[in-house]
Amino acid sequence: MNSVISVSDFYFNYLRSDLVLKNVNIEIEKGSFTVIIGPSGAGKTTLCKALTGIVPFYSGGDYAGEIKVLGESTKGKKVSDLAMKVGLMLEDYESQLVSLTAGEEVAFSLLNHGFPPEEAEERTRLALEDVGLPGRESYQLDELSGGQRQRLALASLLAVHPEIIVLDEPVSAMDPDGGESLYKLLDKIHKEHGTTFIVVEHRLEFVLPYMTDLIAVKNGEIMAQGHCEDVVSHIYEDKELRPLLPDLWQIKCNLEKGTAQKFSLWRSADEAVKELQSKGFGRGVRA
Ligand SMILES: Nc1ncnc2c1ncn2[C@@H]1O[C@H](COP(=O)(O)OP(=O)(O)OP(=O)(O)O)[C@@H](O)[C@H]1O
Repeated sequence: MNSVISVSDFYFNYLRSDLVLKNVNIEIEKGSFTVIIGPSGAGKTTLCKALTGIVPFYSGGDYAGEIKVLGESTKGKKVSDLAMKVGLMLEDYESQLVSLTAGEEVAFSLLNHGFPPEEAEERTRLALEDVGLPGRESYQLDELSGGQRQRLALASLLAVHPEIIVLDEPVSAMDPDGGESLYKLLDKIHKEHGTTFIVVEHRLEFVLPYMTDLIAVKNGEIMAQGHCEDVVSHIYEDKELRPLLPDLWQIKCNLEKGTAQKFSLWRSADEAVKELQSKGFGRGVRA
């Protein structure tokens, strides 16, 4: 496998916490759209921070093991240098916005990374276009809606052209339309730029059409990881993780157990209905 991130025997606790990550071994495949799932408090956010060097090198705490990003250990790297390779947007993305205008916001991280002003300006223009905010350079942040500010935070990550982008619950504050449209945008970037995406998401219906890989975390341990096709039935067997799977995939696993037949990993209700009808299930069921 061509991995962009590899985590080996990683353990971590915050300054005043028990072990939050235990014996974590993960490979993130280049170009994958990897979704992290797990119950509340399982360690998903901590894992995202570990993949970007914030944990433990900025947060403090104790750790063992190693994380390599694009072949290099995160140890001894500045978080800002790592951000050139792996961008992170946390759930409280508003706290990552520091400027007065949209243009300044995107340019800020570029100038900080040492890009010359003319290049920063051009990259800012293109990144704002990419996220559907073309020409909004001079807009004050409070002239943008919540969803637009979130796209702006994403533009600041994209402008640096990192190979990997990590997003912690990027649509948690959005209505279903906003969530769907943000994930459509991520899918477009994924396809056009070949960026590797790692996303924590509770509402898997948003990522159902796009996700290629799954990582399931429970009590700080990795319970399953790999291509969706290979891990879904394993995740289904865990009673605590099962409800975190998309409804369609729970139905598929349930049917497979009940009928001893195999079904594809449906990406939409239409696909499910077509396959079920072709196998003689539920006469009269319509898509
Ligand atoms: N800064 C911190 N100091 C001490 N303990 C922390 C800190 N941040 C998180 N924790 C603890 O680490 C554990 C994992 O938290 P984390 O936020 O990574 O889980 P999560 O799976 O993202 O949860 P959620 O789905 O609720 O966001 C929890 O027990 C939490 O209380």
